[in-house]
Amino acid sequence: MSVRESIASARRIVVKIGSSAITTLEGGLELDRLNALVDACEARMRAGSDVVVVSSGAVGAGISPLGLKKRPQDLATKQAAASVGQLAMAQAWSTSFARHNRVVGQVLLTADDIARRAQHRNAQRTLDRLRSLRAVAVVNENDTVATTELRFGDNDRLAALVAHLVGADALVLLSDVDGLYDGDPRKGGATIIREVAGPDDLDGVVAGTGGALGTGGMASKLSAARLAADSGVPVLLAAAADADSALSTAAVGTVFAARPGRMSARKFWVRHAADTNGSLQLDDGAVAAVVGKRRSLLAAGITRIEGRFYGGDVVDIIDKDGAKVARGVVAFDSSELSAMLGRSSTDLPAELRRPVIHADDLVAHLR
Ligand SMILES: Nc1ncnc2c1ncn2[C@@H]1O[C@H](COP(=O)(O)OP(=O)(O)O)[C@@H](O)[C@H]1O
Ligand SMILES: N[C@@H](CCC(=O)OP(=O)(O)O)C(=O)O
Repeated sequence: MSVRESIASARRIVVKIGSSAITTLEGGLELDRLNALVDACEARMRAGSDVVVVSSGAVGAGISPLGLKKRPQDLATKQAAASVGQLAMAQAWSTSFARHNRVVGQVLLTADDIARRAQHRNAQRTLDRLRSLRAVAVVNENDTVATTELRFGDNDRLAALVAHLVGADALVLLSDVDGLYDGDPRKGGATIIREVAGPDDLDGVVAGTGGALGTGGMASKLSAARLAADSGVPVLLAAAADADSALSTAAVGTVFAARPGRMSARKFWVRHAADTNGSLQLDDGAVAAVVGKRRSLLAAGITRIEGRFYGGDVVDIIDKDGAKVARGVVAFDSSELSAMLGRSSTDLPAELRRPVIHADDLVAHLR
């Protein structure tokens, strides 16, 4: 099956709508465009798929109601605009889906919710229950509480994380551009790329900044597409104006092929979502065993530990030059581990003779 066929026939899809698709430069919502997007999502649901919407646009939708002249730059005003805009936007999604007798549930998430396993599971349950009750989840970042360092940075990444969270078979990113170009299309002379089979197809591609309404630009879409594809979810990047085709035949835009085999939920969480609480530095032999041969990490290969962590926390694994090479769930507290460094299993008391990080809990970084 081609990548486009797999997206066209996906049972469950996450559709991410960029600010540029539903807000105006003056700072309000484009209701006609939002209605058209809702119609395309509804058609896909009638054809038998589950659809989860990730909608940007809260900041954009709050600009004009607050009497602001342009998109705010400082965090506090952005958050104020988002709190006003989110209300208007959720109302607009709800009113629009009501035309099809469809109920909408608003789900606001922060990076912290995805990073902490309990919140992660809770969000998963809520989204699942909304689906079983035939309601459409409309997700956005919880802009009013997210602080600078807590922000996802952009909703493309949020959408990729949500795609994994809900077990989606495809992610559709709808923007104001009709696909990925090899350079910024606003500068002219750029050529559209129809299919990205793997990282090599991105060599030489220049991903520029976003438009006046958007946040992350093409760079954030590319990293989100890679994140999703790497976890086994194929991605379609297309213009919101082509939503009908994007959500039916997937015959428009750029597709990103998924790496075969879905990464387990635990490994995905370790790699992309969890905060790390410290790091373990390894000698070359241990790096080769852990990253190259996917073996469990033993205390003998650890040369240094940093940070304070507890068994069950996620830590970074760094090589002797300090480069991050992997992440994993550590089995010991940092206080226990400091006495075990460099010691072979036979030197350790019986109760400590287990891997510091089990191979199943270890994820090497992407190249
Ligand atoms: N290589 C590229 N290919 C396609 N679009 C690009 C590229 N580089 C920069 N862009 C710009 O990225 C913009 C989309 O990003 P953004 O404004 O953040 O959208 P959204 O609001 O949908 O998230 C497009 O309008 C486009 O001009
Ligand atoms: N949470 C923000 C979204 C920020 C964002 O990522 O915007 P975009 O680049 O348009 O997807 C909002 O609703 O305004």
